[in-house]
Amino acid sequence: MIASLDPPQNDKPRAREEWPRAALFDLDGTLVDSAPDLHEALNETLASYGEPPFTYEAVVKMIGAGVPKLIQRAYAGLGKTIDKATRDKVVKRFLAIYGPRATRLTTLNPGAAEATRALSQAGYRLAVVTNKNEAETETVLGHFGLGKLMDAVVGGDSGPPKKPHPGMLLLACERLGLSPEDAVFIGDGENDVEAAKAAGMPVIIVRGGYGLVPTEKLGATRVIDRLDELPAVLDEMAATRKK
Ligand SMILES: O=C(O)COP(=O)(O)O
Ligand SMILES: [Mg+2]
Repeated sequence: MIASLDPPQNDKPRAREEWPRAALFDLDGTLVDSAPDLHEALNETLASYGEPPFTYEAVVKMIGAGVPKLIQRAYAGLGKTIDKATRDKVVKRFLAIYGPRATRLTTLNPGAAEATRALSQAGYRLAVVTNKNEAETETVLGHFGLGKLMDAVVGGDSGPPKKPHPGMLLLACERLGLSPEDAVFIGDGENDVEAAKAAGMPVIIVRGGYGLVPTEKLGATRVIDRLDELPAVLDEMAATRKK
């Protein structure tokens, strides 16, 4: 009782000791709806090479594996194969177009601010693990005020191979000083499910994200409709695990 009279030392909540200690988040299609900016930047890039545009719906299915794959998929959609040197050149142009405008049409997904704030307050360590490059990831997180809540940010160019490889999730855990068994991953696509399974952590999928595979077919541990369901769903998962 006496301890509760002590003033708090700072406003950072005490880290959770019990499972799960960390919530790792995918970015595109999970925390943010970035497809409108990715769509416009892709079409602008293609137009600069004299190529025709894609519809929004077509581009949504191409997102989730990082920019080089986005470019490769776009050219495949045009019926063209490109060599690595050409792809690298197009990736560079895409990033020059997308970078400065990464938050023009992008919005926070419903419940993202509430869920991340609630989990941070409850002592969860939070991280973002995205196939997007670190620079653009920091821009987007900063714009929506999420950067300050994150204890680690791992992007597609941070070192390890991109998801579905588990390396980026493992690096995030290492940076948090935790083991993969302490964490849960929250994402939207097939690469997220595969990476989490390979890293040995449960994966929650938020409906309405990007990619080709329908949500129910992904093989996720849990599926939710909105991110603000997360605190309750994590409590439930923790209680089931104890049994
Ligand atoms: O850049 C992408 O294609 C998607 O990135 P994500 O890993 O945040 O979904
Ligand atoms: Mg995603």
